[in-house]
Amino acid sequence: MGTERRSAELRSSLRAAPRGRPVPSRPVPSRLLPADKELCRAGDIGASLGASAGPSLQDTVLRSQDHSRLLTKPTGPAVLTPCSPPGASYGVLPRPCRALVLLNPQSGAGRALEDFQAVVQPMLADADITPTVFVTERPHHAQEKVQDEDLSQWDVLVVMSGDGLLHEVLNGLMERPDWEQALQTPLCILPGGSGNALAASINYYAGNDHVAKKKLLTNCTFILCKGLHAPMDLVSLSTASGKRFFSFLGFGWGFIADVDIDSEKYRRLGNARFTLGTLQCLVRLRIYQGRLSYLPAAALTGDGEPPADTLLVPLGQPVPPHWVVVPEEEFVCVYAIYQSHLGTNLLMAPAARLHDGCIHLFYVRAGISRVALLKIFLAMGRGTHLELNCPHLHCVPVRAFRLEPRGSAGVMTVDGEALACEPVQGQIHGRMCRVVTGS
Ligand SMILES: Nc1ncnc2c1ncn2[C@@H]1O[C@H](COP(=O)(O)OP(=O)(O)OP(=O)(O)O)[C@@H](O)[C@H]1O
Repeated sequence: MGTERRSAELRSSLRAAPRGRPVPSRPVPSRLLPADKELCRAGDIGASLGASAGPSLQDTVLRSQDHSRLLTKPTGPAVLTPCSPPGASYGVLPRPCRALVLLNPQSGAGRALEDFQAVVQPMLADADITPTVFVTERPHHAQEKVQDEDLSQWDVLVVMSGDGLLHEVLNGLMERPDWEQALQTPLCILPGGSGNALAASINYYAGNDHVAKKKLLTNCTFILCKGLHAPMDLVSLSTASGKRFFSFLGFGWGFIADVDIDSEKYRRLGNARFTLGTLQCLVRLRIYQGRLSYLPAAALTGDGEPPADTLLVPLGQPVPPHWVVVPEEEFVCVYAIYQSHLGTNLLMAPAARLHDGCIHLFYVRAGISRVALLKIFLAMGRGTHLELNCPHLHCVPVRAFRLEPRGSAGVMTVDGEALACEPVQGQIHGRMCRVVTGS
């Protein structure tokens, strides 16, 4: 599709979108991005739109009414079956649209602010979306910001960063007394980090070709410009020491968690940090001991009432009898993922969708060779790792899981952020928040 046609398509899509209230004057956040008129030229917008490959708004809304097609995987072989049909309620952002953009200037290779100005800002101007940019100055800054924010000022909360900042924003919203209402404000991720797993997943759900870096940013901005939003499942995670988190992406222990955290020092390499980290962790391959239990997805007929963890019993008690306890207690890796992508180039759960009601629980038993493990990660680039039929690799769709590591050495991750190693359990909460999506 040519650049002009794509640009015309965006404009006609936006004309069809419902219009909201006019933008009131509002207080300026701690650091407001200066408007850069130079970057708002129409020619830049056309060039940006030409790089995107998403469907039109009209196509997307039509598809949102056709649930069977929504479950059709865009590319690659099917390896998992989504667990519950989505009776989804889709919405469209109003125009003009007021966007609070939470931007971490340190994320990824440290180019989020420049990329926002060069790529995102011109496209938003064309789409009648007015961004107010809040540049974070330290960890937890975004979390604190959304805890107290008057959300009636905003039509969408945009996170321009990696998955870690969205994790903060989500948990900040969950700490509010009006969390249920707060979660109705659509969230949007624009990739500025090194992993960008949710951005890559949303690009994939939209049926777009696999892309990275600026092309992924352009695709995700195009999706924001079209403004469709849909429910997203969350997972609550509780630990033996009494912490509770909400997670949109995944929980990890063992090899993948170690790669994630050990490669932090190579953040400036962008996504390549994970390749380097994987090779390093392969060299000193470790075994992790513990007990893994889960509630299979098929064993349950309805969702619990969020945010109460109705599927779980306290960590001090044995898991309920209808749970499965994995007989082996030595693992190379356990990873519970609820989106398709583990990183831009890792299609871990090809059948996962925003609101499929499933945790896709992967585990690799000890005894796997380094070569076999490397093959799994190489195949994950195309999402074909389960076709290898590796006897050590298991994948099961579940509603809840518990992991009880033997000992406290090592690290766990939630949405890519480090967590002390301790007993943890989690359960799915279907359709708890809303996210801007292409389909
Ligand atoms: N101004 C800042 N300076 C330093 N750290 C920050 C700042 N703002 C946010 N952070 C912290 O940086 C951490 C990492 O951010 P984020 O996950 O968004 O980027 P990333 O790690 O590069 O991306 P990814 O998660 O995709 O790998 C978050 O835990 C967040 O708390």
